[in-house]
Amino acid sequence: MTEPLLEIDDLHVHFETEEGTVEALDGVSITVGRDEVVGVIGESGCGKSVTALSTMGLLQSPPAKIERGSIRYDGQDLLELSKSELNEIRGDDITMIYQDPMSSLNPVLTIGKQIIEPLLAHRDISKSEARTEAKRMLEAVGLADAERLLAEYPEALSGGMRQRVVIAMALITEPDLLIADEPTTALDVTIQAQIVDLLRDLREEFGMSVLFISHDLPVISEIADRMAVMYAGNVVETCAMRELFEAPLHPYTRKLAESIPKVGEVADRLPTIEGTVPELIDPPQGCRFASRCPQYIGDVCDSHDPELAAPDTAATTNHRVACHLYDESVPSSPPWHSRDEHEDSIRNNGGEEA
Ligand SMILES: Nc1ncnc2c1ncn2[C@@H]1O[C@H](COP(=O)(O)OP(=O)(O)OP(=O)(O)O)[C@@H](O)[C@H]1O
Repeated sequence: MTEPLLEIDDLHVHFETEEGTVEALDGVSITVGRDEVVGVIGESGCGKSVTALSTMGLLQSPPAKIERGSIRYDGQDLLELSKSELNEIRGDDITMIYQDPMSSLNPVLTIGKQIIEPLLAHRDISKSEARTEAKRMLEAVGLADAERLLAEYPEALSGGMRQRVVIAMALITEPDLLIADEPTTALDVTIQAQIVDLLRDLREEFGMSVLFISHDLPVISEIADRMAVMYAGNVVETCAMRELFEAPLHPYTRKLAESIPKVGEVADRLPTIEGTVPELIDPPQGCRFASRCPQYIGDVCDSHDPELAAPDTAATTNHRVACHLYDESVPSSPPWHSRDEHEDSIRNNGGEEA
């Protein structure tokens, strides 16, 4: 990893709802180095967007409350900044692209007005200089006839073009950190691939760091250098992209890696992960993946929350996993058994664990 630019450390976020407190983030730590692309992957409801919105200072409070933790950007804790200090960074040094391009575009304003606005807000330049810059950026994201586009309204554009405009808006201030939250999910597959290629090229061209959020491992694998795998409000594994495919450690990561279709495989025969992400109101004690884990090793999984730590087996020092399988202090008797075997062994021993 390069020198850290963004360091999210032990972030705990709760939402107060009528049904109870949703413990959405339970000590999330993710670091993004300079010029590095970190992919964040996990099923729906794992806390990817809440992590992104916390970093942007865009969580609505109430109901959201940051209980604990820090988000350091270039050495300063964003959670300690005043609103105006945060506004100077947000939209300039750190920008974000959302899943649905229409949610970032105002339908009643021209593309020109919308793309120029962040520049005028953050730079001391004239309108005509901003306009020239806007045209340059529209061309950089692969949009032809930029002059005409500046006068168009969003509804005149296709979904792929809109997302290119949104990317241009996010990059026009040449941010050091781009947060992309499912930027291709709303697009069809061909356009998805084009947008990922574009982001990869722009990242090289502008030399920025990217936090790239997706629930789609093939998409993320096209762009990320390193991965953070999230499950039910925790980061359960971080490693280089290559290691995620070659040596995934956490049982959840292994399931995700297995779920990628091999060439020629029929999509409907893909392995799926049985069960669902647990409720985050009064979540289970111990490992939140225990009830679905094929390598469940017993009470320790239900009673102790595994720490994200370097396992002995890691090929590089940057590999971290939160699983008791890799914790030497946990008394265990390999080979590991599955949850079914574990329950069988309890039954066969008259309720006593074998
Ligand atoms: N405003 C809110 N009020 C209550 N709970 C919320 C709120 N926003 C998010 N949550 C909860 O926080 C948890 C994390 O949600 P989040 O949107 O970050 O998941 P995600 O991984 O981004 O999912 P997706 O891929 O579907 O966007 C979920 O349990 C979600 O229900």
